[in-house]
Amino acid sequence: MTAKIIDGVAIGKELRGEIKEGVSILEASGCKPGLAVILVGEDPASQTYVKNKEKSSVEAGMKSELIRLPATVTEKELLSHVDQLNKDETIHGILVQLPLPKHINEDLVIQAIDPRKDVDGFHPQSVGKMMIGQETFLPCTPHGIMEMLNRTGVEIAGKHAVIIGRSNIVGKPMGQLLLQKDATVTYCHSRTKDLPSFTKQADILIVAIGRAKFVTDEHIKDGAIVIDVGMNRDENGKLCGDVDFEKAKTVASAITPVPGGVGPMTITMLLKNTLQSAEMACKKGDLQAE
Ligand SMILES: NC(=O)C1=CN([C@@H]2O[C@H](COP(=O)(O)OP(=O)(O)OC[C@H]3O[C@@H](n4cnc5c(N)ncnc54)[C@H](OP(=O)(O)O)[C@@H]3O)[C@@H](O)[C@H]2O)C=CC1
Ligand SMILES: Nc1nc(=O)c2c([nH]1)NC[C@@H]1CN(c3ccc(C(=O)N[C@@H](CCC(=O)O)C(=O)O)cc3)C=[N+]21
Ligand SMILES: [Mg+2]
Repeated sequence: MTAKIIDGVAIGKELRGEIKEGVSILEASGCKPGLAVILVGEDPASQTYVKNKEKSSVEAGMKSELIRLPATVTEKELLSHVDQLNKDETIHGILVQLPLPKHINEDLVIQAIDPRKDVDGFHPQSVGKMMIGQETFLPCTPHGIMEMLNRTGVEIAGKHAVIIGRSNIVGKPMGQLLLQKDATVTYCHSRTKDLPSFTKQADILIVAIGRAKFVTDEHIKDGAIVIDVGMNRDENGKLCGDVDFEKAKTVASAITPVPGGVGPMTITMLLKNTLQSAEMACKKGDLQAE
């Protein structure tokens, strides 16, 4: 078997068309959506993501603000930037690029973001609402993956979804969203014993580990759908996922490539959340004016 390639660039483009339309409608009513990104330090991978985000938000017609802070910034200074953005009416989405330097308490910074501007969906209020199925901003990577599965026509109800990875930003919320669509969900992680015995059962396998080409055909059931979240460099410095694509595509029925799979969808959902935030803020402004 040779797997069908799930094209995150194409699906993302389709969605971005819809987002761009939403932005221009909103702008016509005098409300331009604004996204602010705070980048602490000089990590080269972060620089690329942030550049991609900036480019995409400008392309969608949004205002984009980038705040670069040195790795030596104090927690207090960082919090004061967040506070300023919370108060800034031209900003509807705030993203603090993670991870932060060790001397800064990440939880504290995330909690400082106004939940109405939490377009990453990382604030405890957003996470709590997601868990109980209330409407809220959903974390962009899992949300983007759901959208990809949807637009590829993958049925989720009754399927066994196995997730490798349990981070707060990818693995954990991914399982929750799949559960809400009636999948049977299994989480695997670094303490899982006999990983292939679990992953071999997956109809849908989501891989979010952070190790280059870790998952091979030996982990995958014939005909499974494989979603590769990983962003790594291989031995030649080339961008690659957590899945060994060449091996996996011989057994999977569909697979996402890296680059060109999950990454572009993550950015697309960030724009979608920012548009939604602006729509809510501007509607509220109208009501107050009446
Ligand atoms: N494309 C995109 O949009 C995005 C890509 N990424 C990429 O996805 C990857 C994962 O990111 P993130 O979730 O933040 O990473 P984390 O490092 O926070 O989490 C990694 C998870 O993988 C588990 N793990 C590590 N080693 C193994 C192993 N040998 N076997 C099984 N499980 C293992 C860890 O287990 P334990 O909990 O026990 O430590 C942990 O739960 C990275 O490559 C990152 O760059 C991340 C966000 C967005
Ligand atoms: N607060 C916060 N929110 C995040 O959403 C967040 C974060 N911190 N920290 C880092 C991770 C990683 N992440 C990616 C986003 C886009 C691509 C992406 O666009 N990838 C493209 C191209 C990548 C390239 O060419 O370098 C692709 O896969 O095709 C990748 C990774 C968001 N993250
Ligand atoms: Mg820290």
